Amino acid sequence: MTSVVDVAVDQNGNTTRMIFYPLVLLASAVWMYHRWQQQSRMSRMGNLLPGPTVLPLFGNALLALFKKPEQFIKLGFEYADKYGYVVRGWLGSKLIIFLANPEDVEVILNSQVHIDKASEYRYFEPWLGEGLLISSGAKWRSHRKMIAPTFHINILKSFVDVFNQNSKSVVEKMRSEIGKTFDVHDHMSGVTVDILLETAMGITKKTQDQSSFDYAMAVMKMCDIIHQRHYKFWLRLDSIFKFHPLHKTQQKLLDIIHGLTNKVIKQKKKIYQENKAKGIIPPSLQELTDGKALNNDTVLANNAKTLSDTVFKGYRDDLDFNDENDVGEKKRLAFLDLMIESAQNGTNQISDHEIKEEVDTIMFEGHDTTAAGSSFVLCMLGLHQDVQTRVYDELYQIFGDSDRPATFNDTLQMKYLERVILETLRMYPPVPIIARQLKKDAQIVTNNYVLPAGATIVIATYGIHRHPQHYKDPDTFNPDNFLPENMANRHYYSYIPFSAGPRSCVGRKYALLKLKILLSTILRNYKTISDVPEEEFQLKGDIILKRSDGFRIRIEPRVRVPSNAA
Ligand code: HEM
Repeated sequence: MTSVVDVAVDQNGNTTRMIFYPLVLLASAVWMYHRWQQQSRMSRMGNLLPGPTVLPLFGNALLALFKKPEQFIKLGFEYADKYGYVVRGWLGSKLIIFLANPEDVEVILNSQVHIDKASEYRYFEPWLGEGLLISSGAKWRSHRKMIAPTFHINILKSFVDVFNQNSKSVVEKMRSEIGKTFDVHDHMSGVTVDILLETAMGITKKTQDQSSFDYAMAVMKMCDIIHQRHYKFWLRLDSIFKFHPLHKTQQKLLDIIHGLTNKVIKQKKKIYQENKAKGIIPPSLQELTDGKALNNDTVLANNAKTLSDTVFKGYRDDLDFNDENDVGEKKRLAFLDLMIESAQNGTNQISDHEIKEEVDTIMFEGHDTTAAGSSFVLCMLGLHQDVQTRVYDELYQIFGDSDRPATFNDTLQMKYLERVILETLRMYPPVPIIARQLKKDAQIVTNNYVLPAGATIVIATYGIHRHPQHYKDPDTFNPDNFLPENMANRHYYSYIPFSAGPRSCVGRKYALLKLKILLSTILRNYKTISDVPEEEFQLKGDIILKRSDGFRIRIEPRVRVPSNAA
């Protein structure tokens, strides 16, 4: 007969078996998985690199858990101090290698092989499809070849009027902020989208309607959703994101964005065909860039180079080769017009769908980056009044007290402002990291380490730009860092705000020209003052570097006299 005690023992035994054995099984599975990970090729090679202790299953993922974007930058510097400028981390079985040594970075960025983007870029896919930013292989190569010439300096010069008109209009909008503390990023974001609508899609102020306003808003909100997917861990998983309210919002925003891009492409194609039937054919890209369609207005000498041309000459990319026939200003065509034209005249094989992807890509890349860059410049000048005075004096020398718009030639004279822009992009690079996926092993310079195929490489631009070996006092704002004598012995890859090599930013020259016109127009009209010291900037290091505390400044109307006369 079974006693009460026997039953209790039996039940306990059952419970133990039910809990204990599955636990042992789970632990063994985790251990075997860990051993398998350890022995795999990537693991063996990855674990030869310095980095924090690895936990079974999680790797180093727990170190990033519940960290806010603003904490990542600090963490990065702590690890660089502890492990040096090559640090590995494991996100589960995913190997991530952080590089902050210019020689190592050059190996990756200057290569024609390591050009594939990391899987994190996939959040852009529903919006940008296979546009230039995320595509790879043959598609990327042929589109890059087609798009780089549309950023030829001659095309950019034709945008000077658009930059001026929109800069003037943001100056007017900012008038209502006089005497207040406000977030200047809101204004910079708005004006950047307006300029892009015109230069990328040919939607002028006159032709702007409700749909272009909705589009501008949707572009800004989409950027925000993508940011959130990067730093909110759970939203990274498509299976969770699909059920999140943000997914629905994203769908609506994409309908607006793609709706307008499709509509404009259709209209432009129709107009092109109607014009063609009437014998009106716009100048081809070739004609625009080689000077055949010249209006004969401002003819510039080939040696009219800017400081940036010198700064970036170390990694000459297709943008430099494009400009060899620099001849002058001419008829304005938006990037979209140029793409339609070259598709229609048979120069390039590109479908309407692909054109849409590229226009959307330019709208994204050209918007958030320059909005952040210009906002940081205005904050830094607000903090460094002596530097702002020098910038203003330079502008006064060029423009006196006149209100005339800037010409392309004027921008060549803005040498100190250019140094200020470059220095700001050094300290606050709008794209603080770049990520690549290695398809083949890569040997770097540091300790001749071999980085295994399959690893994700994160290039820590922010860290490189604050490397004491390359910048004497890296945390001090000093535009003289870009004086020729101070640049002479610096490694080219120690300054990469626009990335470098074959996948460098195609919009670099566009961005610098636009920044000069926009910022000079604002500074000719206002003095900026910033009350928040740099130590209190709350940096948010996700895709685009921003301040989570807002880019708060005050402005005062400018009395147009040089500083020594004030
Ligand atoms: C201050 C402003 C800007 C900065 C700091 C910047 C920075 C960058 C960086 C770092 C990359 C490489 C990204 C990567 O490899 O993940 C990039 C790529 C790109 N940028 Fe910019 N950018 C700026 C403005 C612009 C503008 C104004 C445009 C267009 C109007 C533009 C268009 C592009 C495109 C299309 C790519 C992809 C190029 C390729 O992969 O071949 N960018 N940019």
